[in-house]
Order: sequence, then C-alpha cells, then structure tokens
Amino acid sequence: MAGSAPLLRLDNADIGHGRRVLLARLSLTLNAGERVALLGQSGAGKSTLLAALRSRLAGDVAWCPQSHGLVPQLAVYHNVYMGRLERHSALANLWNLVRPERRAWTEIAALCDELGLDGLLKRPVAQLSGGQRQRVAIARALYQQRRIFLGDEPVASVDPHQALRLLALIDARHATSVVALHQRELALTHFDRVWGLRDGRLELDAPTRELNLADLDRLYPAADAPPHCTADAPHPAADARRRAVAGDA
Ligand SMILES: Nc1ncnc2c1ncn2[C@@H]1O[C@H](COP(=O)(O)OP(=O)(O)OP(=O)(O)O)[C@@H](O)[C@H]1O
Repeated sequence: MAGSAPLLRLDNADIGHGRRVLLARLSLTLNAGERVALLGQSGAGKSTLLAALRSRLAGDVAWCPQSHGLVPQLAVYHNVYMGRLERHSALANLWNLVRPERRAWTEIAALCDELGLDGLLKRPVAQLSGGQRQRVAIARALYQQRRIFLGDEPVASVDPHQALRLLALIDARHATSVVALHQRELALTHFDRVWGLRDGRLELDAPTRELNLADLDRLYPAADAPPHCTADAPHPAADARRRAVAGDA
C-alpha cells in the first residue's frame, strides 16, 4: 500500500558527482509500496539522483540503467543472466557461458516470453532493435529479484501501449519503484507520486492525485512545454510561428 513505512529518507543531502553538488540540501522520503515518477528536463539530475538512491539502498535494488549496460556480443540469455552474476561462483558463471544451466534457462525463457522476447534467447543483443534491447535490460533487472525497482528511462524507446505493459510487469514484481521518465501523461496515470527536479532543487514532491499536466509543465522551460493552445494563453512557440506566418514577427 502506498504511503507506508519509509524505505529511505534524505535529509538535507548534497547530491552530485565528486565535489560538484548538483542537488543541494535535498530532502525526500521513499515510502514502501510507493511508485514514484521522477521528472525533469534533460540534465536536471534524474540519473544523478537515481545513482544516489541506488548506492544508499544497495542490495535491495533492481537496477535498469539508461544506457542499458548490455554486452552486445552476448546472447539475450547471457545478458539477462547477468542480473544474478554475483549470486554464483565465478566458475559457475563461466560454465554457464559455455553451457547454460537448465533451471536458469527455463526461468529466463519464461521471463523473456512475458516481455515479448520469445525466440530471441540465443540472439546476440547487437542484432536487436532499440526497443528489444530496452526489454532485455528490463528482463535483466527483473531477474535480479530485488524488492525496489530503480529505472532510468526504462520505457523511453517503446510505444505507449508497450510502455504500460512493461510498467505493469515491473509493478507485478516490485511494490516500490522510482522511474525516471519523459512522458508526463504516463507519470500521472501510472504512478502514485511525482518527484520533479528543476534548477538544482526538488521542485515538486506530491501525490499524483493532487497534480495535473500544468503542474508538471512547470518543471520544464516554456519552450519545451507541450502546447496548451487557448486563445488566452497561446503556447510561446506556436504563437511565434503564427506571428512569423502572419509576417508580424
Ligand atoms: N559522472 C559525472 N561526473 C560529473 N558530472 C556528471 C556526471 N554525470 C552527469 N553529470 C552532470 O550532471 C548533470 C545532471 O546529469 P544527469 O545525467 O543526472 O541528468 P538527467 O536529468 O538524468 O538527464 P537526461 O534526461 O538527459 O538523462 C549534467 O550537467 C551532467 O553533465
């Protein structure tokens, strides 16, 4: 259930890279059972915050990175298996490369079926589409079997219908998640809470039931915001285009 025990609290934490602080004196709480959408324009610090959460929550986290972190030369099966590499001995892992372990194969095949990757287990990741690679990265994170899912734009390269399906699969295995996104509608329809970063601050931290698209638009510079084309408040970019066409720019 959303809003129960806190899994993590940041209290005036300075978050950044090395000595460079990007999000100063950040305070937030991640509650057990809560699905959080993490929003903010490119460079706002979403990945940086996810990395900080990941290091604090360590062994509890199923991690799906933005760059996918897949090994292109290896087959889908081996890339997914990597989700549990640390649970086996080096020798077992090496042997599995040569001769896949039967139980792991069955489990990964079932997972890949669910993710629409059936029939691709032996195919090198280098030969997959962007959306298929994304699903392999999600499969690897799900295979980790951790209680908290942290995803850095895990549904960025799939269509909206598939994005919903993938998020449902993630939810079925993790009561708690923090997912960086660029799809604002999805943030409102699918998540319990929004964390919004802007100008080095947590500008927004609220339950989605209290938010609308205009609240989320405020996280982005005006030129990036989607057009709300009312006569009273024309979108600046649309208005500039109209005036240019009319010759009064
Ligand atoms: N390893 C690093 N060392 C130093 N600075 C970094 C490092 N990684 C990212 N940055 C800087 O931190 C800032 C925030 O980057 P970050 O990747 O967290 O943003 P983001 O919101 O995830 O962006 P995007 O939506 O484009 O993925 C940027 O100015 C970036 O250049």
